[in-house]
Amino acid sequence: MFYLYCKQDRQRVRERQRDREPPKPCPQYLHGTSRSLPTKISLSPLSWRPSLHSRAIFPRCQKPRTLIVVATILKAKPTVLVAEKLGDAGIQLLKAFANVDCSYNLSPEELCTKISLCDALIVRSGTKVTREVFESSGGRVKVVGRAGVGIDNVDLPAATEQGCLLVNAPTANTIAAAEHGIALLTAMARNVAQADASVKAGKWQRNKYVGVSVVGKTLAVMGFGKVGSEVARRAMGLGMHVIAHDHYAPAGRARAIGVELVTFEEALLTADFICMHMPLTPATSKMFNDDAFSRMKRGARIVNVARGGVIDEEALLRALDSGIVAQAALDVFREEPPPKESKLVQHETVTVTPHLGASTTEASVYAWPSILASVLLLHHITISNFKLFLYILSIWIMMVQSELAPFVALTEKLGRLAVQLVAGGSGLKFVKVTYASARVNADFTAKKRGLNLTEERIVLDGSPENPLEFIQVQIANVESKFAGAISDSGEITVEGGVKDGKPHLTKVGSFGVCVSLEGSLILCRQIDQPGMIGRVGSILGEELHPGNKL
Ligand SMILES: O=C(O)[C@H](O)COP(=O)(O)O
Repeated sequence: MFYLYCKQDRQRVRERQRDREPPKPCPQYLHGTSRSLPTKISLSPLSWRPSLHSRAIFPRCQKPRTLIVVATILKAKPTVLVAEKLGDAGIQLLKAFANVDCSYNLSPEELCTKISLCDALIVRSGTKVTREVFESSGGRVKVVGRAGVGIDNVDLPAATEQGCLLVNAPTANTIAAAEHGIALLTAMARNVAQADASVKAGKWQRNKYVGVSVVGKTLAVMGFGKVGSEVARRAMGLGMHVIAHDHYAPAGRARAIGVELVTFEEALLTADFICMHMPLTPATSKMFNDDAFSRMKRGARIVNVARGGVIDEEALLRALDSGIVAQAALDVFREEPPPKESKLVQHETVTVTPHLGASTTEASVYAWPSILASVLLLHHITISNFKLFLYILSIWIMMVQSELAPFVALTEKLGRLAVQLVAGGSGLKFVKVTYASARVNADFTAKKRGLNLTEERIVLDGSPENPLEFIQVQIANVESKFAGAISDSGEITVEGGVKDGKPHLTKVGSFGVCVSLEGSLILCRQIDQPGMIGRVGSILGEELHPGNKL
């Protein structure tokens, strides 16, 4: 049996809105068979928005631009634990598909107990989904739906080990977070929160709360992804000069918005205002530390609506006390909620909010399609003829971004080539992958196979057009059946890049080459003498078409 919501629902949706009926799937679609599914329907990230059906429930959300279809083969209803408060309308919709247990503010122990009875878990950023949680589920929980962007509160390796998918809602909060960033920036510049508290305390201190203007000031956007770009657009509307720092941001997108991509150093040196919009990863953890503050333009102002962990909070306190940083506006903290006696929170020049970046009525609506999708995944969706783009972050991470697609192919081909160069029986123990950017989490699979995998990132300055300049794969402590593949440092080395959107091999051992990695590839070494290439071509031609002399 499947549920199908599509354009034809429009009339029923209107009727239901008018009659205020509770939302429910249209009966005429309840008993279809997979054969009655239309064949020419595609799902794209753009259409992955509130459907016409959900519009009935969320009448104020934007008009869907594209027909949206959700189809699934249904088995028994799964049990879904919703561990943090989300919009009621979405919960009602979820109840059409699942037994829903809304239990908020669970202690870690309570969560571990409940999880063993659930097939899916839905959380925001406040619930720590730890290894213990996954282990307590005994393999039952198959999907964790993160109703938001950040996934740093979920133990991704533990999820992967337990065969559990992690699905987030990467675009749901974009506008909400960007608007909150701008709200904090302007409120900070004009001492809104401090002045408000002062008036409410019966004071009238007009001289004390003289602010600074933002027009003509330089704003450095740290992390130029979806939220960073939206902040940049809005700040430009306020008359600010906007620069951005992000190793992975496509230069073309920045140019199109009118933003200059700069180095970290340049951002620190020149910015009057700095706002954070990067995820918390090992690379960004405490990116703003004593060293970074010491290189900052004196009197800079900082806004953080990303994650508390990107700033070393003790270092920020020192920078505020010494006047290097004039003001800070913080929506996020290393520990949430922060301790009551936190000197940072209580600091006169600091404006704080309790992680409200995504907290708008609209954002909670936009998160639901992804969450519902995560529950539908429990039913092993069978959608032939449908392209399903979901943000599935574990098992094999596939960020569906066309600019990265050739690099995924390149990585696979380089890996295959390197392994084929190993002489039989010499075993594979040490592999090193070098790249200038990384979005693929391969280490878990490598560990399972007993491989010692080292990754090296080479961070490039400037704004490369390519998201990655090159990827290099090295296999150490093995012999090769192709002596030329051994580099000067003694490892089998292959290197490649993407040219004109296609994966290319650029190095084998210490030989520079330029070979497209499409189709089959034969590596052979030859003595440089006339007629060799023709001879090899004839042998191959003879093998392909026996009897036909080329
Ligand atoms: O990562 C996010 O999406 C934001 O930080 C919001 O988190 P929240 O869902 O806990 O509000």
